[in-house]
Amino acid sequence: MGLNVRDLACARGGLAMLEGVSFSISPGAALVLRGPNGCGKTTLLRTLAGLQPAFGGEVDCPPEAIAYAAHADGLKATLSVSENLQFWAAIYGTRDIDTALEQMNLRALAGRAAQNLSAGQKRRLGLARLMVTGRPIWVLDEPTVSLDVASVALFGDVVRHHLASGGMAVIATHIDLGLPEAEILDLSRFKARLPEFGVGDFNEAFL
Ligand SMILES: Nc1ncnc2c1ncn2[C@@H]1O[C@H](COP(=O)(O)OP(=O)(O)OP(=O)(O)O)[C@@H](O)[C@H]1O
Repeated sequence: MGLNVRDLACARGGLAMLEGVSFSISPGAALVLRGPNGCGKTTLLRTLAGLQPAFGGEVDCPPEAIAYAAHADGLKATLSVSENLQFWAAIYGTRDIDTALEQMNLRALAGRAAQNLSAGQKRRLGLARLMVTGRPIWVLDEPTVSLDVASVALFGDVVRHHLASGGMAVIATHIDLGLPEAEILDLSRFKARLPEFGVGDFNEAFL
């Protein structure tokens, strides 16, 4: 099972954003999405994750194969680090939270409430959630925001381990994650042609 995207078109706020996006990922492979701010990376990831319908084209993979990590970490503020992971493990029907605690360097913080974590620690916990989903396709939107250099390297290792065990990843990022094996897709090439009527230079600045 892989992720196959054919001729995908995505819209945001009712405006066409991307069109003609096609790619395939097989088990063990990663795709890094690049492109300037506002070009539609988040829009594409949300469409892959099933949070918004495609405007056209196809995403061929079962929705339950995907784990999505958005800009927001989705943590339960009053639950501890362990309790957050146990909560997500229960949602996804898995059991092991120890690997995630260990690999995301959260063991020493296991008993601390999520609301009392630093920004980077919250991000590590948000990413640790991916590991307890048991899902093969990780769809990640700027996963390294707030992470220090050591944590970026830690996360790179986690992604590599996921790929080595047959997982897949689609990652929007502006930084080098240290995944030389990943393919790069620049989304600027897929910018949807704007309707001629009513969209001049002024309006385009907001698209
Ligand atoms: N809820 C919304 N309604 C209307 N337009 C939106 C909405 N959310 C985002 N947009 C617009 O859609 C376009 C694409 O946004 P998107 O978040 O997909 O870009 P991005 O490539 O992920 O950017 P960045 O690198 O800054 O994260 C932007 O021009 C943005 O202003």
